[in-house]
Formats: sequence, C-alpha cells, structure tokens
Amino acid sequence: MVQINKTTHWLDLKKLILILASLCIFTSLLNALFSSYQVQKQVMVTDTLEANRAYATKLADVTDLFLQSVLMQLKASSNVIAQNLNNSAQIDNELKQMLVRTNSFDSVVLVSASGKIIGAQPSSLGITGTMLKNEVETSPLRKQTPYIVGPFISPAGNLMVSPTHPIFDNNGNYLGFIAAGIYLKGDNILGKLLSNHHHQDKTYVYVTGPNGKLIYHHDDHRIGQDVTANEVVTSLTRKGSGANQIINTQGVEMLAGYASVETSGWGVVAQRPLAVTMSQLSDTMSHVLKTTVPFTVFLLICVLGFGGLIAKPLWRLAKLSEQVQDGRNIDFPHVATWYYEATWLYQAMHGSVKHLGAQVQRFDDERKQDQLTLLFNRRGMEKWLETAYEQATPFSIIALDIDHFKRVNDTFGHHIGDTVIQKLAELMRRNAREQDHLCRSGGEEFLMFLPHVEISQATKIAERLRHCTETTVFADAGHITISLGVSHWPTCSEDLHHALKLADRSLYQAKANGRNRVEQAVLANHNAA
Ligand SMILES: Nc1nc2c(ncn2[C@@H]2O[C@H](COP(=O)(O)OP(=O)(O)OP(=O)(O)O)[C@@H](O)[C@H]2O)c(=O)[nH]1
Repeated sequence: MVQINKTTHWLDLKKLILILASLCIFTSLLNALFSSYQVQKQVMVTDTLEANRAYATKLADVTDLFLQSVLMQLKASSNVIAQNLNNSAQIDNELKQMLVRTNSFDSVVLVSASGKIIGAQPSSLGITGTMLKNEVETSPLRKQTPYIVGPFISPAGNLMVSPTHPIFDNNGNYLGFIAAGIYLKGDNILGKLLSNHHHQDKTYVYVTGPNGKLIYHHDDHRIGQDVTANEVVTSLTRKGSGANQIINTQGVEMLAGYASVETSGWGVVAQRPLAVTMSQLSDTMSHVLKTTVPFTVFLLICVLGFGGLIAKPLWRLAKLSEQVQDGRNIDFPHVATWYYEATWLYQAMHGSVKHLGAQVQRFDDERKQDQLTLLFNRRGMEKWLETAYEQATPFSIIALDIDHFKRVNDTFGHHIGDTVIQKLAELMRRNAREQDHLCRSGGEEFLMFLPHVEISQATKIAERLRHCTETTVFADAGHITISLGVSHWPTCSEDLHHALKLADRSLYQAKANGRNRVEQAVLANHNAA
C-alpha cells in the first residue's frame, strides 16, 4: 500500500493571495511615492534656483540704481565744490549738506589732487589734513572717473566701500575727488536695502566686491571675508546672472541665484540651503503618505475579504480531501463554488469520492459474502452479531445441516453437491424475511438469524423450511433432507456464544434423533427450573 506522508503547511492560498496583493500594493505605493518624490524634488530645486536667480537680479538692479543715484549726488556736489574750492566754509557746508540730504552715507570726504584730505564729515573723524596712504585709497586719483573703491579699511579705521566722483575746474583741470563712505559693518544703507528681503524661508543674500570679498552678509562677522573659492563667485565674474546648485565655502549645499551689479562690478547672491527645500519636500511627502495610508488600508481589507472569498471553496475542498485521506467517512457536503476552477475541482472530487465509496462498499460486501451461495460468510455473520449485540436486538437462531451430504457428493459428484448447496440457500431465502440474516457457516452448514422472532415462531419457520426442503426436487440429486436446531438470544442464554452453541447442540440432537427433523433448545429459565 502506498504510504502518503502528510505535510502540514502554514501557508495557504488565502495567505498567498494576501502576501502577493500586499507586495503589489506596497511596491506600487513605494514606486508612486519614489517617482513623485523625484519629480517634486526636481521641480522644487528648479523653482528655487529660478526664484533665487530672479531675486538676485532684482536686488542687483536695486543696488545698481542706488549706486547710480549716489554717483549722481556726488556729481552734483563735485560741481558745487569745483566753484568754491577756495572757500572752506562753503565746502564744509556742502559736505554737511551731503550727509543731511540723504541717509545713504556714513561719511563724506574731499581729497585734493595731491591726495590730501581737505575736508571730512562728520568732523569727528578727525582725518582732515592727512594724506591718503595706500594704493586702494589713492586709486581714484589715478582713474579720475566716477569710481567705487573698496571694500577697504578707511583712514578712520572703518571697513567700507566708497563711491567717488572726480572734480574738475571749468578748464578741465583735475582738482581731486569727493568720496562718500558706506560702512559695511553695523547698521548701514546696504543692510537696509538688502536685509529687508531676508526671507522667512531661510533664503538669504550676500554681496561680493569685485575682489571676491564679502561686502554684505546677514552675519556681520563674515563681512570682509574672501569667498573667491565659492563656485558662484567664480560664475559671477563670467556672466551677468544665473543659478547653480553648489556647495558653499562652509560646506553647505546651496541653491544659489546670482546677478552682477553693473555700476560697481559687485555680485549679489540669493541662496537657500538645499536641506531647507528638501525638508519642505519631506513635509509634502509625509502629507501625501498620510492621505494615502487610509486608502491603502481600505485596499488591503478589500484584498483580504476578496482573497478569503477566492480561497474559501478551495480551502474547504482541501479539508475534505484531508478527511478522505484520513479515511474518515465523509458525507460529502455541498461546497459553494463560484468560479470555474473551484466548481470543476468540486465536481471531480465529489465524483471520485462517490465512486471510491461505492468500490469500498463493494469490496466490503464481497469480503463478507460466500461466493457459492451469495449468503453471508462467517465474517459477515460476526459483523451482524456484533451490531445486534450492541443494539441488544433479540433474535432466534436456526442452525441447519444437510443430511448425509457426503453421499450426495459421492453419488453425484462434488459439482452436483455444489448446486444442491446453492438450491438450499435459495430455499432459505424464500422462507426468510428481508431483515433476516442468512449465513453459510461451513461446508453444508448454515445459520439463520431472525431478529425480533420468538423461539416458538422460529421453530415453526424451521419446520416449514425442513418440509419445503424435503418436498423439493433437487435437479440431478433428487430429494434431500436437512436437520435443524433452534435457540434464542437472550432467552436461551444471555451469553451470545452459548446461545449459538445451543442452536448447534439442538442440530446435533436432531441428527441423533434420526435426522430430517427440528429440535428446539430449552429456554434458560426452564433450565433453571
Ligand atoms: N459439494 C460440496 N461438498 C462439500 C462442501 N463443503 C463440504 N462438503 C462435503 O460435505 C460432506 C460433509 O460430510 P459429513 O460431515 O461427514 O456429514 P454428512 O455426510 O452430511 O452426514 P451427517 O451430517 O451426519 O448427516 C463432506 O463430504 C464434505 O466434503 C462444498 O462446498 N461442496
């Protein structure tokens, strides 16, 4: 017999569907999030770069306008001064007026063609009468054009830039220059112009001079610092405006827009840390995730429910086949199948189990049947007795045996003997009811079990069978007779085997009393008496 090893799987179809669907859902979700993250990132970086470029351009234009207006003011004053160069009171007055007329300057200085400071406001600077010393300070003397100096440390010790304008007399002789000082540290006009635009979103602005040093930065300490190493500053010297993603001199990744100031050659840079832009993106993505999660959960619940519906018929069929394999007697129940594969599997299983059941039943019947007479054999008899005993069904027993059967065999042959046995079985069937149990217990020995039939009635039935046999002509063998013994369970004996023995004893009693007769066992209470 083929031994089937039963394997228990923790994984079933429902779980498989759930795992597969979850994988699909999560992969799609991750894919969608990743793609939208990439697209959003690209859009935000591009937008920020463009916004910063536009912003830097606007600030560069504002700064340019401011410097042009300063130079215009210096030009106006230089004309006045050229007319009154020998009138020191008038010059002082003009320098004072220059400071008062606008809040744009921190100081005003008048320098002669020889490089001597011949007037300075506010007078507290205390530099009048001193000579310009270094190359930077004296550069306007060489250029003799409107020119912006710096950044540099002024003779009074301030870090500053200084728009200058030359002074010429009516004959075109160079007389010197007038310079406006704009201090770079502390509260100054550049800060006022640029810091107003300092954004809440961490965008900030700085301005570099033509020499790559910081002219303006919201962090005061950095003013004057050399930032020529910065990629943007390099780009500024090459083209007017643009935008770049760069790493600044502090090692921070920045999205920088830049533009140069035409009048001065300064560069304005508006930049925002990439991390700030990315944190906004993270907020957006976590918001997207939050709005997606309920739908994903709903989708998973649907998949779970639908997966259950798909798996249920197959799961029930698997359970049924497990029972069939275990050999458990199953009354094949109806399984609701709602799709093609499950319906056909159910029908195939149902058909096979039914066919198998019928086969098993047939084999079982054959095992309990005598093949010559088709009556029950000893195995069939024992099964019936077991059931009757368990159910406490009272019954009469008729044991019968063909008289001198050996002679039949000897006279007519074994084959004719067999037909006699078959014919007698037929007579027994005719004299019995459907519920009676008829057995061939040995060669020419038979037993009849008659449920719910009292012994007196059974004796009459035995007598009828004896008579019927005696009067029947058996083809080829002629007439035969039988002897019969009758007992009853439990009235003859409560011991089943003893009741059988009593029927057998009565049979031998009938043989001993001359054969072709019926003998009845004595009832148990009669025995006792
Ligand atoms: N043809 C045939 N003969 C069988 C079969 N089974 C047993 N026999 C024969 O039945 C005979 C029984 O003989 P015995 O036990 O001596 O009894 P008997 O001749 O019937 O005599 P009593 O029973 O004393 O009347 C034997 O000759 C067996 O060979 C069978 O299946 N077919």
